[in-house]
Amino acid sequence: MTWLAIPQDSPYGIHNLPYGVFSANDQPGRRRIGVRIGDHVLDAGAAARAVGAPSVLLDADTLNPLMAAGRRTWREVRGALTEWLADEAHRPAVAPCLLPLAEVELHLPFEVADYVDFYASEHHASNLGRIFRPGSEPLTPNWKHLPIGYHGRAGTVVVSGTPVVRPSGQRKAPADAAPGFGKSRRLDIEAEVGFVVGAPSELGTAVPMSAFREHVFGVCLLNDWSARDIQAWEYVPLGPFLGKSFATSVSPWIVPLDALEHARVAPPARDVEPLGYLDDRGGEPWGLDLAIEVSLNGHRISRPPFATMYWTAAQQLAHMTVNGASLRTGDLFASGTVSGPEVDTRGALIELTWNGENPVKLPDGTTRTFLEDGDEVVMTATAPGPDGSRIGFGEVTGRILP
Ligand SMILES: O=C(O)/C=C/C(=O)CC(=O)CC(=O)O
Ligand SMILES: [Ca+2]
Ligand SMILES: [Mg+2]
Repeated sequence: MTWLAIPQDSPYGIHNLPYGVFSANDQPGRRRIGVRIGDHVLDAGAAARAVGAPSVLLDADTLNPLMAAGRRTWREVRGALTEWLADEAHRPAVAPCLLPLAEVELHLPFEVADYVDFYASEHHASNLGRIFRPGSEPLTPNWKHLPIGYHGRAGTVVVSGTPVVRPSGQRKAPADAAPGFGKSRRLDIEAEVGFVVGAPSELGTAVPMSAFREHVFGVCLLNDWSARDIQAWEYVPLGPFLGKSFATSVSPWIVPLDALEHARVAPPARDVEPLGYLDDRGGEPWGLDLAIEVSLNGHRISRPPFATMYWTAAQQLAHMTVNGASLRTGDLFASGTVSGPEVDTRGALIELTWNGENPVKLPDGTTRTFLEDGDEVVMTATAPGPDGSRIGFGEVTGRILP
């Protein structure tokens, strides 16, 4: 319990305490670390100073120094924040460090080092295989042996709310004789979950699944905007490039991994035995029961269930370092599009509309195959917390500009 008056069922209660970076009018332009509690943001550096605690990691303009400090420090800081917000004795010092959420501007909370995107939903991969490669097996022969991924563009990861300019590029439909150039006509979304690396690893040393908690600081929501016409023409043989590098949006709140203990579930049964470094049977399962919702112009179009993902983030971390590639503080790896087995749980329009064949109907009477200029996409998620509570992820939003 916190001394702050917040609704009993708030997904931003004392068990969550996600981290972000904000600025506010009391100190214009100054970016500070904030911790969300209810509909307030705690100025974490100011609170540390007010209670006489060490404040250096919290007095930063990004989360990177705290993320780099490692798990022991993460636990200490989280413990301290919990105490400041729970213990009535701290109230006089800490209460003045709270700002209403409505009065702050939220920024990209960490400096992104490398960005990797995986392809871990069997439903999504099968659907896209059928759409992009009709006549072939939907899943490629490697799919159940390794978590497929690609390196994306870290510098174009943007915070929720940043408008997305419709990209231009080369497009060629199968029936066209030659490619043409122009604005993407098949602009899409991908509902994903992002994992944020805190503690780095050494070059030449693999990070096993058992070290997942030592390296992963927290979790956010991610929208991997995708221009399907650009992608379909460019992707063979090296994979996604300009069709996905123009913008990737993340939610402003990083939920600490420790807040997700009650969300952990066993991943789905695998029908191919994984190689040793990916074999999580008998280990700690890292499936996560996140309920995601995707809305288009205020209307819910999908509810992707993260618990259905075939590959877990721990397997992805192990795979991405098994060749000795090192981790850097600020590395971001995305789960891949989250799609469940039912039509209304698919995480991308290309699947929801089956490549435009079955448009989605909106309450205003219009329909969508892909995104139109002015459209706004909002993704949210919650996960189970302790004692029946919910853990909220905030939202990742973006509006399409021409
Ligand atoms: O099947 C393909 O050729 C490509 C699929 C994707 O769009 C890649 C991707 O971003 C992976 C994902 O989000 O699951
Ligand atoms: Ca993706
Ligand atoms: Mg992208």
